[in-house]
Amino acid sequence: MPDGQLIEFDHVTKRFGAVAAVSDFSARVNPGVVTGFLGPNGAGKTTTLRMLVGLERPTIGTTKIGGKRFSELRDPARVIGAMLENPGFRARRTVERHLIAAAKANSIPLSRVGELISFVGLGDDVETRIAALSLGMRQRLSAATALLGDPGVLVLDEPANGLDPEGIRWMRTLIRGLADEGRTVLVSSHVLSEVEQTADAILVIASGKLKFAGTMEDLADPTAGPVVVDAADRSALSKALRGAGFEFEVLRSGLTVRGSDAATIGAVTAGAGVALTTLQQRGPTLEDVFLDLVNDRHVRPAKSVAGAAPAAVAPASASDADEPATHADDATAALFGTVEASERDEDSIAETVDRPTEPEGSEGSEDQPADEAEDDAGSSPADAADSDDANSAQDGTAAEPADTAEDASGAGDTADVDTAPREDARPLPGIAGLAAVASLFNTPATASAADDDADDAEGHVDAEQPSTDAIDDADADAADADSDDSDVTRVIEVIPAADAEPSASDVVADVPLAESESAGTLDETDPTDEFFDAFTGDPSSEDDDEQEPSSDEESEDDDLENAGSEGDDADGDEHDGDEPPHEQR
Ligand SMILES: Nc1ncnc2c1ncn2[C@@H]1O[C@H](COP(=O)(O)OP(=O)(O)OP(=O)(O)O)[C@@H](O)[C@H]1O
Repeated sequence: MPDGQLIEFDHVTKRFGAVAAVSDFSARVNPGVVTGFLGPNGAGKTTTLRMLVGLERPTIGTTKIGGKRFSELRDPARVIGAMLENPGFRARRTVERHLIAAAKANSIPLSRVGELISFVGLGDDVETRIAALSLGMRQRLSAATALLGDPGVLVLDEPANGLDPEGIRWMRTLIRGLADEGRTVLVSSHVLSEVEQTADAILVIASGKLKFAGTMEDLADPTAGPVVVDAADRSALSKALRGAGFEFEVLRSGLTVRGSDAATIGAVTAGAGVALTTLQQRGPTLEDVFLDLVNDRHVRPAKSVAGAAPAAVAPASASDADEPATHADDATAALFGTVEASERDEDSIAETVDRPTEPEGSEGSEDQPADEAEDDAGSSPADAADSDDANSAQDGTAAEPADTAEDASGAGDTADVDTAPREDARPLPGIAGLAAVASLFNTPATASAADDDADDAEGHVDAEQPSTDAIDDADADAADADSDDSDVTRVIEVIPAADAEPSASDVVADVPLAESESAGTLDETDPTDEFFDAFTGDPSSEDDDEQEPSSDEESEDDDLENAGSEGDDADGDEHDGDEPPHEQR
């Protein structure tokens, strides 16, 4: 079981020019609980989370995961996974290829790709281009990517966005399960009711400032609401309350007194000899409390609870902001930027990636086209068992992943999907019995060279593979390659990679979208593309069906490689130099 890690925000401020997106934000988020991160639109939630995962550098202050800054994490994908807004998906890339690229970039066994696809309920969309995915399906893909490294810390930014009710329930179950396993789970939302459903602890942020840190119970203190009191003789009751200095509203249900409690009101009215017909302490609605908090009408001191202890963290030094970005850049590069896959590599992987519905022995057939492999997977018993779910998914109704996985498990051919030796067998994230994805959590946190070799033998890509292979080996089809799909290392959606490499599978996968598909769903102004472009500094790399691929992919690669190390201060951040890149808004 991966260890949950303490998340610490230590007097974090982030300014974008004149805009203080986050101001002196300090909080702790503990493992083993779901911590809701609640705030209205523009409150600073996303910026805070992006700082945590190294996408933004605090102007002042520090963020740490298990006592380390993101930039200090040796293997960040195995420590923290994130679903953030605008995940930087490549619109023309397929579901499977996206996850393959993510796995490759992070030296994660490719067996996890198929497992996670099944786990998140995208088993029928392996070959679907991301452009053709619904928002909810993209959220599921985001979740799969975040879980790829089996991290002990999960950061989820508005994870319910776009999900249908079934998907929301699935997401809630996943979130709860991840926390129950001891992981640290920080979930942002601007919807109070959503946080209310899942969170144990809560941080409320508004205008970039922490407004509350505590438990849900603390937030909705039942004694903090009004007292409703009534009597047959309302006149006498009113007189008694006024005499005691209370103000009240007269409602049909009675007199509503704020700022006191039932015991006090009862004593006052008893002392005045008024016989009450109603004496009721009403708790405030969470909605009321939240609105009061964010509007500074109801300020509770942020206190240390399961998740948050702002007072317990030492003030951060302003000099933190001046720290060279080498650490962050190195870490980002390690996570996203150093894997360079050749065409041959990616082709091979595309064909041999484990699918939970495929017997282990069926993988690795180099002669088997990816499509055939997909067909085979689709005809497996588990898929047959899931045919109803599959149909519903095709109809736009997401299949219940848990059911799917359980069915797959029941089919008897999925629990052994990854029979490669593992050091231990970890349970699935939050949903007991999902044996089909058990191997997801089996990989040691640090892969040895021997492991890497083994991965390669299975069709996995060596993270150190020279990128020039892809260029040198490109055949004539490479001319059709989608330049946008070249970023095989831009894989974990929360942090676009610095490096990129065209691959043959890019070429293979770049068959034109069906008319309806391209016309209906491929959004050339997809914000994820803008996100990508903000990182690369190369707007010409937009996914664009109309756009001819660059004939000079090598130079594009150079651009992509350089992009990750270039400061990007287009937003006017106050710190300078090695600012990690971030999206433009
Ligand atoms: N890259 C940027 N450049 C300039 N301003 C930014 C940038 N990113 C965020 N901001 C600003 O910082 C503030 C906080 O934005 P942020 O996205 O963090 O809020 P949020 O709570 O996540 O909002 P939402 O719920 O709408 O996603 C906003 O005023 C936003 O416009």
